[in-house]
Amino acid sequence: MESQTKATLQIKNGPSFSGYSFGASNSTAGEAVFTTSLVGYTESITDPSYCGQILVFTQPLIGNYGVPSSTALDEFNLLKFFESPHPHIKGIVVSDYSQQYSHWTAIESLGEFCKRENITAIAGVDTREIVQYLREQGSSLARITIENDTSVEYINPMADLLVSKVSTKKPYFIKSLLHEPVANIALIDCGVKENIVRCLVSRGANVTVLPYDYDIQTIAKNFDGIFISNGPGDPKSCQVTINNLKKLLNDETLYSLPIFGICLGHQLLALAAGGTTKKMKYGNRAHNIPVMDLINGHCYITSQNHGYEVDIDSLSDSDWKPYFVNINDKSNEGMIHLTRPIFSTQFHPEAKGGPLDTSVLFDKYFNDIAKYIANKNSANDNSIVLKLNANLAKYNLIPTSLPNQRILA
Ligand SMILES: NC(=O)CC[C@H](N)C(=O)O
Repeated sequence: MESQTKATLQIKNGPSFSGYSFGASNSTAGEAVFTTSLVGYTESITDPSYCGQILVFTQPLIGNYGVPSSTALDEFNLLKFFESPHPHIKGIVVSDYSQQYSHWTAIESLGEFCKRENITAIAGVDTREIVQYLREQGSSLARITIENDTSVEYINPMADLLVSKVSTKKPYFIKSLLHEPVANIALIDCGVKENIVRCLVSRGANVTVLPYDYDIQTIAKNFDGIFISNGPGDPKSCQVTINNLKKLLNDETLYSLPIFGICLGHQLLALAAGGTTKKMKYGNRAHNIPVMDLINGHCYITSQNHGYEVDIDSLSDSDWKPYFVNINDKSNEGMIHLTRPIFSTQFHPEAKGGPLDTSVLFDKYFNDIAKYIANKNSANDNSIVLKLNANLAKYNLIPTSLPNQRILA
């Protein structure tokens, strides 16, 4: 047993919680938010959308399955276990940290990982009380101080353009394993999770990942689909991307180009379409959030991590309609264009962690793409669709009827 270093979680204008440090030796500050996910701490900690935040886990025991290799790659050369090469999160807060770990993928403890990656981590605090406070007061600024170091100031990370910290600096290319890829997709990287890229290449697309401020509208015609990723911060701070998306949406020559956005991507698309977004009281971060598809009434359990929401009423006089709604708090969970192949979701169909109930939305996107390519080639020939289906079969991704569908009246 290592000797314990004192750590304190202090909420600005709020209570303090004393515990011990099991991560980096420096104090830290950020926005305190909580997740009720039971598993998937590695995925959450490496999700770039948590940039600038201190994450409180309500699951009381964290660390018991260790941390896998951050460099292990899959067949697409994507990270096998991590959602980005390095965490951008400011700190983590857990009740009971398990130094002992056991899992076939684990190579180190969570504490060793946090020390190596310079993530401040506190344990031994009553996370139930912290979360009760955050639910009542809303997400708050906080800091974790180590020993008696109170030099670190509270900072509001949401005031920054966090996307610029996590987006790729240069375009890069992820190649499909297929000899003849089914599509070429341009992905606007606002802090993309690795599994989103995997969901695209594993369906047979080549993916070109572009920086968040790339003039997408100037090259969009060279692609068969545009994807807008998740990412950290206030969507309104990402004005450059919103302006580029406006130009993309308003270009008549691109009216039939499929577009799909997830989480921040959904919010940016809504802003580009003329809608508004707002900050939620404490957001939704969990792996079991029910949403309803407003087109067919089906209910799905989804993975979520967001603190802002689209005000869907702001788009009521437009060509967009709500696609999904949150069954718990009635917040908007997606939108779809009335006539064009464009849709977006607030939740995460790629999961990692969380359920795969809505992964079928990637198949919907690929079907939109297949139709677009077939039209573009002005062919009656449906070889693209056949190729796509063959590829889905290869990866066992044929959309079947979804499991456990609950039809609401
Ligand atoms: N996961 C995300 O893309 C988060 C989007 C945005 N930063 C929010 O908190 O609402």
